[in-house]
Amino acid sequence: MLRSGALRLCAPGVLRGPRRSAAPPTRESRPPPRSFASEVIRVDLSLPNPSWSKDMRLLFDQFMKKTEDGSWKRLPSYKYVSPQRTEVKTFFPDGKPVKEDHMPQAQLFPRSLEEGLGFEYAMFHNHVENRTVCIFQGGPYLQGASGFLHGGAIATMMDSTLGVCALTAGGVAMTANLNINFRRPIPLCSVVVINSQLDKVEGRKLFVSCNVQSVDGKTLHSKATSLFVKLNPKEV
Ligand SMILES: CCCCCCCCCCCCCC(=O)SCCNC(=O)CCNC(=O)[C@H](O)C(C)(C)COP(=O)(O)OP(=O)(O)OC[C@H]1O[C@@H](n2cnc3c(N)ncnc32)[C@H](O)[C@@H]1OP(=O)(O)O
Repeated sequence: MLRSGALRLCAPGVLRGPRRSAAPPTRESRPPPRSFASEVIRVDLSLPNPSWSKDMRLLFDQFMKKTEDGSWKRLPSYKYVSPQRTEVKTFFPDGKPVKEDHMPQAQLFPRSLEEGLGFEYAMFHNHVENRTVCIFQGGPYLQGASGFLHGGAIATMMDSTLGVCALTAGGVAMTANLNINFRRPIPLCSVVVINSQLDKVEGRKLFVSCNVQSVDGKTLHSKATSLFVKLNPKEV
């Protein structure tokens, strides 16, 4: 359950009552895939929820508009919930699950915290430009220096965005190297935009880079370059 403190902090106004504007897309339950028991519910966590701030929703809507001509795609992020187990499954853009988890409790790290308290994000990918954009709202459980996001939390989202960018272009790969420059701190519960791109491919090596900017684009919070190495098909 979402704690009201987190909700108030990240999405001021939400507690004052329900929104009356035209209904934006929201997280919804969908029928499970055939291989799951009928009581299992599938939730796409990359859709808006009540903890999202106005900035987060505005950005989401802007990117959803960009998906209309097919140049950008929203990348879903599913969670399966059943009476027996809770599982976050990650999908490639073609809808194929990344891999069966080794443990029933295993969860994708950025999806492991409760709604609104940790990593709230949605990713969009442009196949032509080999770019992945992540809109990210870091909740109160991600605090480092007082009032600001922890560097490890920022690194997690940079790594994840770069990872999706590399994986989408080159298939299954792992982070071999990640160099980050933290330029300006990110206030807790604010929204930032992580812009990543594939710079170069050399054999199994995928060179990617990204920057993290404020919503208005005026503040450059962080920059990173990274190397992902494609795994040998035998290891995948
Ligand atoms: C798509 C959308 C949905 C999907 C969502 C998914 C989830 C979201 C994404 C989540 C994302 C989260 C992702 C995570 O968090 S992944 C978790 C963090 N990463 C790891 O744990 C990786 C650990 N390392 C390894 O497993 C191996 O070292 C790897 C696999 C990386 C390479 O070992 P492998 O034995 O296979 O390769 P190799 O040693 O023959 O080297 C091959 C080439 O690479 C060059 N090299 C190697 N290392 C480095 C280095 N550090 N700097 C510079 N260069 C380096 C090397 O010189 C050589 O180059 P060349 O001599 O050929 O020129």
